[in-house]
Amino acid sequence: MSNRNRKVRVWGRFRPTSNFAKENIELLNDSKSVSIHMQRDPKKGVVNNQILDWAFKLDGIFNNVDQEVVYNTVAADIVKGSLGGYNGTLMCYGQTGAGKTFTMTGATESYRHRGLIPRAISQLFKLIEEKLEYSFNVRVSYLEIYNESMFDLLGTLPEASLNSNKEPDPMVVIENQDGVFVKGLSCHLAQNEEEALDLLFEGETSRSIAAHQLNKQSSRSHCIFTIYLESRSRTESNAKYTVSKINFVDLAGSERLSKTKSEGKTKEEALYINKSLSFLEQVVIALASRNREHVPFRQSKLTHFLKDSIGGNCNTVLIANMWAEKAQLEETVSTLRFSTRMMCVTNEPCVNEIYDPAMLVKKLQQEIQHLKSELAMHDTLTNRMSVSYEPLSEQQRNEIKAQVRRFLDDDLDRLDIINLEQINGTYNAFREIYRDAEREIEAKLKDKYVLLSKSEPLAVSQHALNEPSILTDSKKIFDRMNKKSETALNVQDELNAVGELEGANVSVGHASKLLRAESSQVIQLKKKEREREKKKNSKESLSPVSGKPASSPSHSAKGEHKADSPGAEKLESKEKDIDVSASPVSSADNYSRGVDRVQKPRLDESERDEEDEDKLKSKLRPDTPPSRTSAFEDFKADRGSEINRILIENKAILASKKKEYSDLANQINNIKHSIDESKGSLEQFQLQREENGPLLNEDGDIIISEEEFIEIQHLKDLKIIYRSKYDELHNLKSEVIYCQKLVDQCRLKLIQEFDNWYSESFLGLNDENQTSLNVGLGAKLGVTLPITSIADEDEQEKFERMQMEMMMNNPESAAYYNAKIKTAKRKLYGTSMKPTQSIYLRQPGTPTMTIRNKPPTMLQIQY
Ligand SMILES: Nc1ncnc2c1ncn2[C@@H]1O[C@H](COP(=O)(O)OP(=O)(O)OP(=O)(O)O)[C@@H](O)[C@H]1O
Repeated sequence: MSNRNRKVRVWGRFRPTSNFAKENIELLNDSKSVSIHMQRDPKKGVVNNQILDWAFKLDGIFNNVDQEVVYNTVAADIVKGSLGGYNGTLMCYGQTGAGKTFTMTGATESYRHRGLIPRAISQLFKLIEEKLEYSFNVRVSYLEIYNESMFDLLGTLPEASLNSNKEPDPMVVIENQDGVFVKGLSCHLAQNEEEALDLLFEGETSRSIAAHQLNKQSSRSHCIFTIYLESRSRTESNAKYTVSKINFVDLAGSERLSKTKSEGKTKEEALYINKSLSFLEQVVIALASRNREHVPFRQSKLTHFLKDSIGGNCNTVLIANMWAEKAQLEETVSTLRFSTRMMCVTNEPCVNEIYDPAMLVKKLQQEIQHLKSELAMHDTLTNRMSVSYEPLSEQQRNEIKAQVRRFLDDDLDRLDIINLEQINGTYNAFREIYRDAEREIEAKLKDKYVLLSKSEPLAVSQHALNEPSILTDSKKIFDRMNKKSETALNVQDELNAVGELEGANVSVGHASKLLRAESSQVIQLKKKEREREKKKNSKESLSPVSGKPASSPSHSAKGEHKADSPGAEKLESKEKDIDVSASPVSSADNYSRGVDRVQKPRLDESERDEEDEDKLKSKLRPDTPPSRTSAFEDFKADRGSEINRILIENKAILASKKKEYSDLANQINNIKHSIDESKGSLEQFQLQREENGPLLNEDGDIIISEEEFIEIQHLKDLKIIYRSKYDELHNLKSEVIYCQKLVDQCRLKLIQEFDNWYSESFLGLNDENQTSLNVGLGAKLGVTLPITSIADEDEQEKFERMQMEMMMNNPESAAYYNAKIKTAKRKLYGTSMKPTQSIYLRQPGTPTMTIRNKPPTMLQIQY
């Protein structure tokens, strides 16, 4: 049990009588205990279980004790506590005539015999006068509960009957967070002791009048006189104040119905009384029980009203009034039994503090003002005079935003922040600018592009194919804005995804990253292609060099798969672009299919148009076509410039790889030489030993010199390096083969494009089957040359390629292949190249064999 918990305190008080049943009632010396011996009631028969001996112990027993002693013992502390905010209840319980009213109210005609209420009033006002630092508000009410109806014993007063012309609402017991109250019960202000006593007496008067009118005996009703107290500090402007109340409860007589022998109205009254006291007893029993589940407070008006007095937050005292005559023994035992039960009830007294909202606001405002003053003083002392703690104005917010913008534009190195409001304002400005930028980016993107959802990859890829420039343009925007908002990132992700798709297409056929063009370069290439197509379409004339309209079958690399929808056409065009720029393999394949298509019968409208075009072209064709060699140079400079550029780039990469390979092979050869030398030295050491006779140790092992040992170690190291370099050479070989393959494919593509263009521009239909592939460049000479020779592979390149092929297959066969290369070189000069040499040598920038044809790299790896 906590310290706050407090049991209901119970005192017994015997009414003075000259017939005190001494033989039945024994008061023990501790002034708390009483023993009662009862004689068997012959009326209850021979067999009965009547308990005859009782022993009770209360908090105190008053017998022939003065009113003042009783008050000081049971009430004085409760009254004192009420000024501190504690509720109190004093109850008198007992049979009719036992002295309840005498104890509670006293003999009103005798000051000396005044009861608890007038004494409490007197003490209360005395204490109030002593507590000058507090202001008190005292009000009183007087309630009578008769036959489960409530009456206001002060309802007759003028202030209570202001609305007397109106039928008063029936009173009801209500309970809220502040406690239990009777709605409709008048509450009267008492400025002093006299006014409070006046109210008490007024209620007593009403009670006696009612007693005469309603019941012949005054003990038929429960009467509750309540003093309400409100306490506020005069010294502190505190929002908190305390309220308390003291209930003085004069209960109706508790005697049993049978004892009253009442009939009619009296019997009805007795039934009500018994019922309400019975409910009170049930409540007390429930509260005293540890396993209680429900306390039936609401069963009667009395118990409901006493809810916060019994088992609530109240200091409660019960005075058990008893009549110590032999005839009243049963009632005395009954009263004592109820009293001991009441002693088991526990209350939790506490201060009733109330917070006045208006006062609280006022107090907080004062506190804010006080803190502001302190802060201002602090700022003054620390020379922070310009600091303001008021919310920012619109103008100030705009100034902060402008400052943040300058900061973001690098016009300002630092932001001057001197208080919390400015910090918040700065962050808000950042947020606004951030959101503005987000909106701006989105608007620009929406204005220029169709934004697609990443969740629809097909749409994204199709759109990417239709709009390749979206990647580069969007990147520019993002770079410019230098923003990384979530939305922007999402969009950028989408664009990156587009780029990846495009990149994936581009990479088909040239997986080597060495040869892969930058995406922007690819896009630029495509742009140029498109521009050229546009220019070409706009031109009416069909210049042999500038080519033919885009609708030409020979340019429709995938003409036979031409789709119906415009989007599909674009897609097809895109694929063609990509193939041309980046995939020699697929381009060649597509090209061949395009050639097949040219040879098919032309049936549809567009093909008939193309036929007309061809007729027109044939009219414009020169009579004498230029040589393939000079035309090829023209083609490389204009129409085939992009393919030629790629070919040159590829060749440069290939040359670099070959150079790498050659250097590595030289290193390996040198290592091989070193190994041979080392082996020779070791053989010398061995010969020397054999000549001198071997030196043996005790175990019979040969002893070698330190020089020979060092030479053996050196040979081991050389072999390790040799193997490592050899592995490296092997890897490099794979790269060179791949690069060579790409150069060949690129070269083939260039030749095919050239043949196509040459045939359309200079040859008739009968000549269309003559290509550089079957007639060679310079077909008039009738020499069929290898493709590589025709296209762009000079003698030095051819030699190097053969050398590489040889070394890759078997480095040990270097000597053999060196000889083969020499023979091939001579043959090339002597036969194939001679007829075309003059043409090639005339071309500016064409290298000569004297300059570029170096002796073959020595490769004599044998180990
Ligand atoms: N301690 C006492 N000293 C002197 N007289 C007493 C004392 N107790 C009771 N009396 C007297 O006994 C009579 C009955 O007392 P009282 O009316 O107070 O009983 P009661 O219990 O209030 O009865 P009821 O229930 O009818 O109101 C009164 O005349 C009262 O003066």
